[in-house]
Amino acid sequence: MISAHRLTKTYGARTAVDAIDFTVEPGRVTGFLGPNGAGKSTTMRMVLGLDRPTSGTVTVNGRRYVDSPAPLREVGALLEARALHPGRSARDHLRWLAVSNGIPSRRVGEVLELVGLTSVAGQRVGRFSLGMGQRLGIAAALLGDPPVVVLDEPVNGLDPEGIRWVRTLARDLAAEGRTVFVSSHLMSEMALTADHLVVIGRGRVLADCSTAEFVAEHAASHVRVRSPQQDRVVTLLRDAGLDVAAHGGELRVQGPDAATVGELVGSAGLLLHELTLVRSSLEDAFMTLTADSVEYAGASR
Ligand SMILES: Nc1ncnc2c1ncn2[C@@H]1O[C@H](COP(=O)(O)OP(=O)(O)OP(=O)(O)O)[C@@H](O)[C@H]1O
Repeated sequence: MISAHRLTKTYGARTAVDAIDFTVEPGRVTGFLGPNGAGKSTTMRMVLGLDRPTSGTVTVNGRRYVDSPAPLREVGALLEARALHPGRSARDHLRWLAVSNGIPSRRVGEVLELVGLTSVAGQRVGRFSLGMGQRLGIAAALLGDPPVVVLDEPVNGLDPEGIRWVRTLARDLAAEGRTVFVSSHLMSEMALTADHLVVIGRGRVLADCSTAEFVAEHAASHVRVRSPQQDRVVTLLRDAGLDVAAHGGELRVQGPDAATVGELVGSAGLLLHELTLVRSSLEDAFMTLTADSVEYAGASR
């Protein structure tokens, strides 16, 4: 489990992470979401002891990462901009990591297999594509068979097959009982991967809830109705106390589910040509939630 308590990081006058509290529980994937510059990488670096908190604490399984006697066996991490020796092969890179962390070298073959790099294990990593580099980073993260896995933007630069692979891997690791903490700026991707979400903007926690709760609360919905007797339907629904707006040939009814609207219209003997529950996309919900905390917003908004 990862536990942050009033975790804060300032760089000069800029507060990158502002007294945040959150926990990342084992057995589920926790998505760490926020727009660019929200403080995700800074937070993850503090989890891993690569940055010192200005104040507050963050612990992994009850102690600071730097106090762990065998960090790679405790926490596996994929960070952005991973420094690799370009002339080294993937296998040698992992062997070097294993040896320097007291991990048996047979584990190298296992993780290469796990991430699908066995056939290119002898190639120099300097020639790896972005996706292969990400897979190698994930192999390194899993080398110590750690109970806690931290992945910073693991799907960046991956093709759809690679994205699906990371999603399945994260879910499998969580199903094995591990603590899995994955950052992303893509709401729709996280909705498919994460069981729980911690959303941050400008260094503050904006939401900390299950993905299902987030969807129910933030992805607004309405019922789209088309009828050749539109005016009568509008009157009927308004008389029933519903919020109805006409948009050209369609009606948007806020609030109720499609069944409620259908039953009202049907019991009045009116005709329906369409009755659809429309959810606004999660990406829209995320943009709305974080709108005030986007650091570099496009001028066209
Ligand atoms: N070493 C540093 N010195 C000064 N400012 C920094 C440093 N590292 C991060 N920041 C600032 O802290 C804020 C949070 O950055 P961080 O990289 O943690 O965000 P992020 O959510 O990971 O964003 P991204 O998705 O763009 O990586 C930003 O405003 C960034 O400019």
